[in-house]
Amino acid sequence: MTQTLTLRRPDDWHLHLRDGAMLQTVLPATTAHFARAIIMPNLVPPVVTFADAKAYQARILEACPKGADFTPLMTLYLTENTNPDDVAAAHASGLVHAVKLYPAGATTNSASGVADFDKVRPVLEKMAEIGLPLCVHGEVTDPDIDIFDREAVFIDRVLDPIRRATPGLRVVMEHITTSNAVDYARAQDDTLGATITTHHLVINRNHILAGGIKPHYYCLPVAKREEHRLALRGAAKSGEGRFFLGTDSAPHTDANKLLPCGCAGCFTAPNTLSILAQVFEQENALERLEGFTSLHGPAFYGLPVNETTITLEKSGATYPAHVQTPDGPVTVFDPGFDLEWAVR
Ligand SMILES: NC(=O)N[C@@H](CC(=O)O)C(=O)O
Ligand SMILES: [Zn+2]
Ligand SMILES: [Zn+2]
Repeated sequence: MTQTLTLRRPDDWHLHLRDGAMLQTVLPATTAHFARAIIMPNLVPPVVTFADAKAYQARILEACPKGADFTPLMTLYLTENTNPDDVAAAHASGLVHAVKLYPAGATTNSASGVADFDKVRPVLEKMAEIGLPLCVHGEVTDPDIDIFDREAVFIDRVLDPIRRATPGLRVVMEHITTSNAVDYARAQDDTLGATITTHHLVINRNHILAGGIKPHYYCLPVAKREEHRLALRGAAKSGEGRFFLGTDSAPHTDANKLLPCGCAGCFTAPNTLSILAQVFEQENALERLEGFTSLHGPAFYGLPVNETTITLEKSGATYPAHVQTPDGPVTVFDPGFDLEWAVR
């Protein structure tokens, strides 16, 4: 008999949907499996104000496939000019569920991010007061810091000081990639959560660089040494509520990935659940998958868990190598092994 696995319907706590034709193309891969997603605001121009978020939400809902039951959880892109009252109004409306901090220059479309952290102090204080989480891209941008150390240095130099200066601020360390981040998260109270991506559970830096450069494995934060990948697997399968899934599915056209200076991002939405089931099975922790994909995130964000379910069966899974956009193909993340678990 085919083995099956039924989970409460998952949510994705870190997702890039982009806009326009790309949004139309990639959204169905998420709505097929996920009930909700935290929608990253790094469009060009970014989603900064409550009004921007309302307009972007409307475009996402418009692009949803017919019959899809999907709720985009909107976020605001924190800038040095963000108005605390606008943030509070966005939160009170129920439409905006987090504010995203990009250190200026840290990643794709982060030019409008924060350089001077003192300038955003009033916003962070307002967020602590109203209980609105801050999602953090945790890498320093100092050119003197080695790219493989940027997350660990950020924790010491930026994240911990912000949290100490703003008691009660709820923070999500996004897409953690190091044992340093796992250890830091474990040492904190329940105001701190951390998302883990699918791809960082699968690849280490050798996958990007050994035997030829693999642009489709290049993302930020960049994958680290094997010991860090194993620490992330340990965290994801631990059952600890502070760790939950944020795929960071980040589509870019192949034309933009395969350049002398290619974009960062892995497109994992189509096969994430198949990969995760396999990873958790490899770890003898299939019974912990539901916590990671469907329970811990809602608890952190103060939202109810989904009442519907999805079923995976171990019958072999297929997925397209690319999805087609008017601007050319977008390559789907290749985990490097055949996928056994298919979403029914
Ligand atoms: N993760 C990535 O490599 N890229 C993301 C940005 C981000 O999440 O840092 C993107 O928007 O493409
Ligand atoms: Zn990021
Ligand atoms: Zn991201």
